[in-house]
Amino acid sequence: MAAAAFHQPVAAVQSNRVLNNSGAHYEFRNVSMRLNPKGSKVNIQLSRNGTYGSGKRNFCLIQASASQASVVDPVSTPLNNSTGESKKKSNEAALILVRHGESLWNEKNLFTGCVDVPLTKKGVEEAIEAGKRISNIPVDMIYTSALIRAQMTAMLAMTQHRRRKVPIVMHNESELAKTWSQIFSEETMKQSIPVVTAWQLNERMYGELQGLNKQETADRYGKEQVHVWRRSYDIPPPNGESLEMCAKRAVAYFKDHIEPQLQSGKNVMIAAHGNSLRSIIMYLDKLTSQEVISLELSTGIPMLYIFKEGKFMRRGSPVAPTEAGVYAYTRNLAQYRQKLDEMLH
Ligand SMILES: O=C(O)[C@H](O)COP(=O)(O)O
Repeated sequence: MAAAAFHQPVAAVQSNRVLNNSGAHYEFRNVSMRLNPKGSKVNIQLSRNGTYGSGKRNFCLIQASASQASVVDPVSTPLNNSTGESKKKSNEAALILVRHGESLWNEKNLFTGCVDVPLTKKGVEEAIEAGKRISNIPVDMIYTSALIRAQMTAMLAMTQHRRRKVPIVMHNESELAKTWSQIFSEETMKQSIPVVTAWQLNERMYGELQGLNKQETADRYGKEQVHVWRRSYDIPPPNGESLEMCAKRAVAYFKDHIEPQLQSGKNVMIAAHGNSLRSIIMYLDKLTSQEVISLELSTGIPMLYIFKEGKFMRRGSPVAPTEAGVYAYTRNLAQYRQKLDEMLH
């Protein structure tokens, strides 16, 4: 059933067709978005290069490439005026979520939380790869956490974007910072993408586990205990934040600051963290506190939502929120899950 929708590889896949294929998990690799000349509709173009799996755990791998699909370059559509700015009248907006690429402490298997650690070389590559996958989707606003690994990911991803707009970090921490970072050219402003950094999108604070090795912690306190700290919804690690606590600030920020941008038709990218994004996805997909436990996010894999008429519609994620599973199924994630399983059993 899921495969049926993707048997039309080049045609625009209508949102409800994708969503109606219950039971399917799928990952989007590259999606192109085009506003039609009247600016009233967004077409998402996907093409399929393979499906596998059966029964409840049916995965579709979707890959669109310039050679396969009629990928529309938004830069060259008639919509665009001389400044490259799209005149979008549609009330639809795209929301891209991406977990930062691998950090130096992910590599060392250390609890990181709010410690501000940069990306590894692999993380840099993952961020660039993420950028390639979303390079055709116009981005109007970027939100990142206050942490460098999310900011690096957003910036590196944008180096791949076809529009070549310049992401510019907003400095609103003081009046002076605001004044000193002003831009005095309207034209230059149009070629820029504001990047808003917010601590509320930070990774959940891991308390006294920060800096500890995950394996050594499991050996010391027991696998079950560590699993509770890492994946329960409302039990915090010692002096840290539970997912519930993290969700409180991340989702409030999303509702207060990001949703209004989407409502006004702006396409938004959020580069953040495993747990701040899990809590935002929990809100978007109305997952229960039980369902969110089995949600794992891979590093550097963008996920796409369409915001339309006040509702969020998933793209490149499981169709049914009741399905336990992953939103971005990759080899990396499979390895990660395997390690986790080995650690816990
Ligand atoms: O903070 C960390 O250590 C990781 O980014 C997320 O860790 P987790 O998989 O234990 O939630």
